[in-house]
Amino acid sequence: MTRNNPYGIPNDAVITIAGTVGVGKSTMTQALADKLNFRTSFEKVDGNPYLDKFYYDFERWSFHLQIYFLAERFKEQKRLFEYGGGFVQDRSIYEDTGIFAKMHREKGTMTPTDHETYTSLFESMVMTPYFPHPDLLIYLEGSFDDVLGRLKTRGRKMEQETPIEYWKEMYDRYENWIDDFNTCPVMRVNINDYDLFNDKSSLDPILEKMGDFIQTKRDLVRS
Ligand SMILES: Nc1ncnc2c1ncn2[C@@H]1O[C@H](COP(=O)(O)OP(=O)(O)O)[C@@H](O)[C@H]1O
Ligand SMILES: Nc1ncnc2c1ncn2[C@H]1C[C@H](O)[C@@H](COP(=O)(O)O)O1
Repeated sequence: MTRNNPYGIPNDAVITIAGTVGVGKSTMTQALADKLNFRTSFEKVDGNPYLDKFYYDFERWSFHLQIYFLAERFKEQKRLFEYGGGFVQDRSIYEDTGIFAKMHREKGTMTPTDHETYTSLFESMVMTPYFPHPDLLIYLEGSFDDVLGRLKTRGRKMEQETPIEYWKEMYDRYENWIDDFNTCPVMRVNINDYDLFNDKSSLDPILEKMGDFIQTKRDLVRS
């Protein structure tokens, strides 16, 4: 497999960045793609027809939003496949069901019927041998206070106006979810271990570790 980077990361790799809202996924996605000369796949926030409405009425819009995100992520998956990889993806498809849909179902802001419909669609589309999983999921983690600080700095109005309990619930769910996640290899990165704004070279040790992770996994598959 050819490599066009000094980190041993194959140029057809697909790397997905996971973590709670505001932790720094989009910023990391862009920084890694710049370093690796990879394409990016961002989730649709601007122009999302449901997101804003959802934050002001979870019950009314949670199902619509999940279906919308599922369709968008599936379209992106197709694009990744058509290009033959070489992508960094902002948020994994697994978080939609493992965090968001589950949380709204359990909090009563998505009906059991809607959740069942969504889950069966998700499973028939994603959890099949025909759906390629990423080579590596990078899980960004940090303290709740740091994440909240970043959410505030970013300043999306609907997120600012959402009660802090929502973000805490999500933060705790993420911590539990990642401990059990095993659909693809996971590498945890603490947000205090790099500084994208003042020292881009702080990404280098992370990139080297990513290369080792991906190589080890591919060697295992080959043997
Ligand atoms: N490494 C970093 N150091 C300091 N601030 C960061 C860093 N990464 C992201 N941020 C800031 O945190 C906020 C949320 O980042 P973002 O990448 O949009 O998070 P996410 O995509 O996980 O929601 C933004 O204001 C961004 O500029
Ligand atoms: N599946 C989802 N359900 C509800 N809300 C979601 C889902 N995926 C993303 N979101 C929200 C959370 C944020 O407000 C924006 C963008 O996420 P971010 O973590 O900032 O990239 O969409």
